[in-house]
Amino acid sequence: MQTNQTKLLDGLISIYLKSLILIEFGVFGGGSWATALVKILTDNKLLVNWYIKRSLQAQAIEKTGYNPDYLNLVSLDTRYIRTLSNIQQTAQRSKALLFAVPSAQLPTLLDHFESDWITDKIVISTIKGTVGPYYDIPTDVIATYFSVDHQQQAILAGPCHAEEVGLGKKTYLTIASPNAEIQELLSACFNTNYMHVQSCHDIRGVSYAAIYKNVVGIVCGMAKGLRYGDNFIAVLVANALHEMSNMLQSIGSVQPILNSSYAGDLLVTAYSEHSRNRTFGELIGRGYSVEKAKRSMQMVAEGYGATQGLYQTVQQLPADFPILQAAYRVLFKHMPASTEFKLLEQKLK
Ligand SMILES: NC(=O)C1=CN([C@@H]2O[C@H](COP(=O)(O)OP(=O)(O)OC[C@H]3O[C@@H](n4cnc5c(N)ncnc54)[C@H](OP(=O)(O)O)[C@@H]3O)[C@@H](O)[C@H]2O)C=CC1
Ligand SMILES: O=C(CO)COP(=O)(O)O
Repeated sequence: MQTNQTKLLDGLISIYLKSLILIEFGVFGGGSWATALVKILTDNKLLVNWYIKRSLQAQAIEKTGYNPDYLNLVSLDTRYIRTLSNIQQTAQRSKALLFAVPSAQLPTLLDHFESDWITDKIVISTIKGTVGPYYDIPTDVIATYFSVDHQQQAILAGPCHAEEVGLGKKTYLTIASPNAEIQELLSACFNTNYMHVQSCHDIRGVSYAAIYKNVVGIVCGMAKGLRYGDNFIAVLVANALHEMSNMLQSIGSVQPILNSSYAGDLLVTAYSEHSRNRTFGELIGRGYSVEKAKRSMQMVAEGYGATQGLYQTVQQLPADFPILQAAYRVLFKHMPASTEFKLLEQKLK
């Protein structure tokens, strides 16, 4: 005899399976994170319409099953991939639209969309940066462009270096959305033996945490470049967690941050050799100019723009943000990193 609870569970599972069979993803962006996400979806036998702006790159993926320009050792199952160079077709063929471009390029991409291509879709942002002259979070920008509120949206976050995900190394992905149905559906789509998916409602808090952690990655890189040791970097990270907590509280997020969605992503960016933000910061710490450091990076370091965005955002807040302020002065006010770190030393606890 089935209890009401098991009947409900069976019902939910069957809704899941039905939606899984029908859902096609439209992925926008052909970089390292898009490639890793396409791998997850296609490992789960989900169809991906993949918009890649350079046709030669798209053709190479279709032909070889490898992205020649990003994560080029990761094998992709082309039976489930349709590469497209047309944004409209990609959007219209897909139920869920996933944005995986750098934050600076999001407006250019969105300019090519019509609102009615997006009204009945699930919109997912994987972008960990602020957008545009008002330093908005990506989901707010998408909401403004298309009059879709957060109920129709989700973000993907958590400690997820594409290089490791692409190799099938285990991690924990956070799906944040105020919409419980979207949470459940996306959890099923992204869950694999190497990807443990968890969900929460705090789309705004997780967004800000994911953006702020990139600034911390840069500052930890600077510390390394300046030859500070592991002890000092641990002090820096402990203070950064405090700063993150203050920032989230002031934007109304009251979730505990000591889990993978918030602190976990900060820690991996602070310590991982894969982190582009940390690499960028290390170059600055070693004496590179901002321009030279940017030129020497092949992939995006979102924390650079985010430093300016978050710096402006916290101006109105009562708390002090010494780590963010130090990053801002080095990256945007030409303060030598060594001088700024000497000042920062006085402020850390
Ligand atoms: N890499 C990672 O481990 C993770 C990254 N993220 C976030 O994902 C976002 C993307 O990062 P990532 O993939 O690493 O970046 P990459 O630098 O690896 O790649 C960026 C991609 O976006 C493409 N692109 C740029 N402009 C446009 C446009 N207007 N239309 C379509 N495509 C465009 C680029 O094309 P082209 O090559 O032609 O320039 C490139 O394929 C960032 O916000 C990042 O913080 C989140 C979690 C993990
Ligand atoms: O967001 C990321 C890991 O979760 C990627 O960080 P980087 O952009 O610094 O490589």
